[in-house]
Amino acid sequence: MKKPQLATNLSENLEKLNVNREKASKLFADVIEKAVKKSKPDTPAVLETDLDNQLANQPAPLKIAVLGGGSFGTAMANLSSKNGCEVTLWVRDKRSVKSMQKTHINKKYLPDHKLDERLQFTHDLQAAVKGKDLIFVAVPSAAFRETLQKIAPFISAQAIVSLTKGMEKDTFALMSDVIADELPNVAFGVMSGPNLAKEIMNNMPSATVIASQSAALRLAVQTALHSAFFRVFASDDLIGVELGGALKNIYAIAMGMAAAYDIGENTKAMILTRALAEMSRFGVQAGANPLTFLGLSGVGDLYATCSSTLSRNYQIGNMLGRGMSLDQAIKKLGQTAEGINTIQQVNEKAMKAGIYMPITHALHDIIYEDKAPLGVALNLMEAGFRSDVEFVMPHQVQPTHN
Ligand SMILES: NC(=O)C1=CN([C@@H]2O[C@H](COP(=O)(O)OP(=O)(O)OC[C@H]3O[C@@H](n4cnc5c(N)ncnc54)[C@H](OP(=O)(O)O)[C@@H]3O)[C@@H](O)[C@H]2O)C=CC1
Ligand SMILES: O=C(CO)COP(=O)(O)O
Repeated sequence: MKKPQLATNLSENLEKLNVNREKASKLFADVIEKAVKKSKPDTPAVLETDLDNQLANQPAPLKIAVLGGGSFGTAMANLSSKNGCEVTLWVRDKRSVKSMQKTHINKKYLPDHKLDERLQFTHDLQAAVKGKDLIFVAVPSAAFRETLQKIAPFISAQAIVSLTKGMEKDTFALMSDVIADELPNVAFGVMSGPNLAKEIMNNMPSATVIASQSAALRLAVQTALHSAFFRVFASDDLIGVELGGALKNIYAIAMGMAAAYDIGENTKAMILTRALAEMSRFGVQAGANPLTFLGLSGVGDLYATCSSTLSRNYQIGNMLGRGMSLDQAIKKLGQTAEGINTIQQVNEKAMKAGIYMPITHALHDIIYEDKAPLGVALNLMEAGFRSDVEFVMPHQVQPTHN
């Protein structure tokens, strides 16, 4: 069928817009970079005046270790090094370390980016963490506990910040629980937000949240990372911020899968919003403040991860939606997709605790019980009457029409 002229023009314009969008964002990033370089040649690009004052009073640059040389650990190490901190990136693979020392490029995870010249690399954990002020841990959740156990003998006054967005397999522990278990006397925090590593490496303006009970730790992380490209907001709701980052991966898989069926914008909006309802419902049961889910680490990260093909969780969902098996999709991805484990953990926990999580249960049925996606989606649509935002109007079971 011939498309009407108006629709053709519109779709052509949209295509052009999409092609130009990436160029435009890069242009925006370049403009900011030039402005920052012009105004402050050798100082960290910090926007907030009070933070500027803090930095001026800082006797020496912060000493930082970043553990984990994947895309996110590398991006954060690079950012803090560009911000004037003394940063060492710990990578487990000796050969990768040698190559990074020589080229300042992380060939495996971020091959298109030259890293800050001042950034140091090591595969020696003790050398990485000893005498540092802050340790950012950016290894996958499956390696988190073993990494902390290895650094425990070298920890004295360092503070630990988890960048990992997952849950420990079988124990349902969040990374903050693992830190409290393994390093009980250490100040800690979690950082989470809409932070696709490749966009950050391209200097596309982004923001995140540092959550900690320690005000000094929150300020240290803001000082280390806050820049003209990257705003760091603060929170003291550790559980809410951490759960936002972990749970949204489930829904990014669901959205990636749904996208394989060419869903419309109404459907995307419904999935996203009902996902947020599930996340906040689960969060409140775990002790989080429901309002935290309206922040960057909640709806912000949910939106970024559910909309971007850069998200590895979205990619896994999309491959599954296109008919690949889970094993094939994991192999093809070759990077971390925390959501695969998180679905299992949250599904089990929600069943045990009686928390209503229909999207998570549906996804679990498709991925782990081999149920047909369309049948499962239809069942979801036929669920009974519920209230929209249950914190506004609590859900009550209504009589259903037969
Ligand atoms: N990428 C992103 O945009 C963001 C990621 N995150 C979170 O950060 C965490 C890490 O993700 P990301 O950097 O993307 O992951 P990647 O898949 O890019 O890299 C994983 C890194 O962890 C290393 N690693 C794997 N297993 C171990 C182990 N047992 N001991 C030590 N190192 C290990 C890998 O080493 P090797 O190459 O040798 O296997 C690799 O350097 C995840 O929880 C993710 O959710 C958070 C925000 C954004
Ligand atoms: O957490 C992320 C963005 O905020 C990255 O998501 P993925 O792990 O799905 O790539």
